[in-house]
Amino acid sequence: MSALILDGKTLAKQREQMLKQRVDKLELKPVLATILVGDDPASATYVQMKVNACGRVGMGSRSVTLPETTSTEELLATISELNNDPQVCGILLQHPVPAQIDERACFDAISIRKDVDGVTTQGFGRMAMGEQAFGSATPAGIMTLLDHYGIELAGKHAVVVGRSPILGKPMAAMLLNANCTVTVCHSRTADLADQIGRADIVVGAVGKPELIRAAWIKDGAVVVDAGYHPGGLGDIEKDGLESRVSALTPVPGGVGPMTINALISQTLEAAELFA
Ligand SMILES: Nc1nc(=O)c2c([nH]1)NC[C@@H]1CN(c3ccc(C(=O)N[C@@H](CCC(=O)O)C(=O)O)cc3)C=[N+]21
Repeated sequence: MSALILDGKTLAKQREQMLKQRVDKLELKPVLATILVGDDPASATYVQMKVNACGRVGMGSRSVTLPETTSTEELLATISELNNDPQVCGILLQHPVPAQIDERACFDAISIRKDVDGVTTQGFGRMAMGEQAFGSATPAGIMTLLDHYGIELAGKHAVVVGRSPILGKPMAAMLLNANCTVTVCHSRTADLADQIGRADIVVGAVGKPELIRAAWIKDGAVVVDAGYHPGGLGDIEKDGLESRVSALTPVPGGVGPMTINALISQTLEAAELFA
């Protein structure tokens, strides 16, 4: 057996074609506002990738860059301006922000209608309850990828490793809503190897290079890796997996491009729904 490769890079490209056609039908072009606080080069690269994706589908973007020393109040003021700007239909606040800032307060200041990255408490709650909401971009992109490849979810045991507010927690809720039996593991899980061994679907969302060992994963499982570390490593060790699992996401070229695609899809949806 050779695993089905869940090719997020190609799917994101295909979906951009469709998005572009929808954007072309709108009178006003949707604008995504991006906020980058500080000068972490990796964060700057990710934000630039999001801006570039907007350009490829014909959407506009507004890049706000704030200094490393920005206070919570200053960031809240920026968010408030963007909330009140009728040209802006989506707001992305790049995570993480510097330690002196109350990130949760800033995420929650984003208008629910403009929360196209799915980071607000209200958006999370609505998504978890199955109400209309924009999902957190990375798990939303993963769900689109699994759906595109026809991966069956109902009744499957999914093990999510990681419980962060914008990745592990919303991932677990989305898989639960898709009728998976969901186990959430994290840094304090005592028997991680045993938990992983019971998974039909494994999602690596811990942000630790190859924390999840290939040998723990059972034959035929579906392997989704949201990690991306220096040297091209994911959260999941891939040694020998391709010949014995049923499907896996490559790193890079799997989850990352789908994250960006979810963000721009939801920005367009916000424009169609609320503009
Ligand atoms: N509010 C917020 N929302 C986010 O969605 C968010 C965030 N903050 N902070 C940081 C993480 C990281 N992230 C990535 C998106 C795309 C790639 C991506 O496309 N990566 C390419 C490789 C890129 C390369 O070559 O460096 C790939 O996996 O194929 C990676 C990482 C979004 N994040």
